[in-house]
Amino acid sequence: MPLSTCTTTSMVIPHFTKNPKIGVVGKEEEENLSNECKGLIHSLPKEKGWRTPFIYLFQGFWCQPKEIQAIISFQKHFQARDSDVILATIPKSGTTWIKALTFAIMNRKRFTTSSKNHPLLTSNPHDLVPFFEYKLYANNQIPDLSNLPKPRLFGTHVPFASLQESIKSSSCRIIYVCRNPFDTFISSWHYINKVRPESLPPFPLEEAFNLYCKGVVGFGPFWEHMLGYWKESTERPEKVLFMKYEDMKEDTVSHLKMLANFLGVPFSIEEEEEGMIKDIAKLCSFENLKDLEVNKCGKSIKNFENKHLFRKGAVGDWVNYLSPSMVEQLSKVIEEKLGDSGLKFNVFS
Ligand SMILES: Nc1ncnc2c1ncn2[C@@H]1O[C@H](COP(=O)(O)OS(=O)(=O)O)[C@@H](OP(=O)(O)O)[C@H]1O
Repeated sequence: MPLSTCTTTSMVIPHFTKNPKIGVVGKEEEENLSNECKGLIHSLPKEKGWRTPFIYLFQGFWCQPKEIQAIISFQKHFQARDSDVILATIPKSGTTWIKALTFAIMNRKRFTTSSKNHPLLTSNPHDLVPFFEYKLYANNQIPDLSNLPKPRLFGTHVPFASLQESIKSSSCRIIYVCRNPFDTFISSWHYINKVRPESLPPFPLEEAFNLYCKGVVGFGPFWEHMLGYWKESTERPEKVLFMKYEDMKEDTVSHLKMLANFLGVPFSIEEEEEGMIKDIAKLCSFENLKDLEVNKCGKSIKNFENKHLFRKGAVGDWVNYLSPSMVEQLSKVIEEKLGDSGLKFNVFS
């Protein structure tokens, strides 16, 4: 589709209403929720949401009502297979990228990087590697995943502790991508302001920052999300591969090799000599994906435009937004929560 025909999609504007029992709630928040889920949500601790009126503390992490319903369904119905691959992240830490890279590695025999038919040229990575909570189990669906070809690739933002039990007990593999909290915060803040309903004013940076430092962000606290997968990757390195966005940016080729080895499909010497690893890195690069028509105009997740998934794709952009006192505050949180874990970040480009 030529750029000029790319239509602007309208935002869904929620209706806010006064409910005597629970205060101001967005009607949109409760649409399509089962009575059981509504009851549960009303019993959970809540805080101001970044995009929706409230965000709720469910199984120790913060999320929105629709996500909670989908996650409960995922926990009830999903059955992992040993050959499955699960791509896990907290939002805005490299999800789209790791989905593209893993899809390209796993399907490199079917689709060469030079193929005009490569699915990454016409589909957003979120369509090729579906989320449990936004796609497969969203909107009261219980999908039949039994006929999907092996290996099945799935994505999730759900913390390790809340993954469906068979994911933890089977031999399926998990890849976790972690991004430094400074850039993840800035990326989340920009994104939320792009997708917030037009009826709401922009979300002030300071307000978002204070919530983030308290752990109140989708699927957060961020430190608990990271620690859950970090701990598992140190105890079971054959089960969980822990990768860092900044390191992947610095040396994508080495990380592609690491990924392929972990997935049990190492690159051969011939593939390396042919330049295949570099070609995959290029195909999945921010610069390449961002300019594809599907990523400029499409929508992969209901109500969210793909173009907002591609902003700067850089390390260290936070320096343009955070004041010295904010840097001090977030550094303290990171030190306090992650200091003993051995998990460290490279925060500058
Ligand atoms: N291919 C590729 N390479 C490197 N970086 C990339 C890529 N694709 C997306 N991005 C950047 O990742 C940020 C979006 O994060 P996620 O993909 O995790 O978003 S989401 O959770 O799936 O909504 C967002 O980061 P910021 O630019 O800092 O906002 C994107 O620009």
